[in-house]
Amino acid sequence: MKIAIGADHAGFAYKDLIKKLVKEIGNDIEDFGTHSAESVDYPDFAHPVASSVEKKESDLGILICGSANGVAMTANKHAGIRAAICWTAELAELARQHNNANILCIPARFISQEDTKAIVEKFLTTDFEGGRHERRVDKISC
Ligand SMILES: O=C(CO)[C@H](O)[C@H](O)[C@H](O)COP(=O)(O)O
Repeated sequence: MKIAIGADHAGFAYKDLIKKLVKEIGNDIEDFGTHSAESVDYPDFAHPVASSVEKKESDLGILICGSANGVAMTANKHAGIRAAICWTAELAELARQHNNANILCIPARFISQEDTKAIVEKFLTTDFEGGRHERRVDKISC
């Protein structure tokens, strides 16, 4: 798969470790920045990631900021985007299985690097279950 990734300054420290894991799992990645710890505005990085997934130029997206709220609010403004804030691997699994989430939002200031890796791996390796969940997901955008 091709994964789009983006972070603000609060998520920058986790972006490289996530990129390394994403490649280890066998995916391609496009990094939309930011590329330093200098203070920036999260919408400037969340919108390009959401657009890439929305246009199907990327299969899934990963966004990282301090609480994940800002990047999730931004990404979910895009039609067809289902961005989920996940702070445990189980939440990431359910976001894929039940909600067909296509963007994972990581709260970097509130979880460890180890938890982050487990969350990302679960998100990228779990499929949507469809069935009753597909009926519900279809209603999100109506
Ligand atoms: O949108 C956010 C808050 O919910 C993100 O967590 C940002 O990373 C955060 O607002 C950045 O805060 P800072 O004080 O400017 O570093």
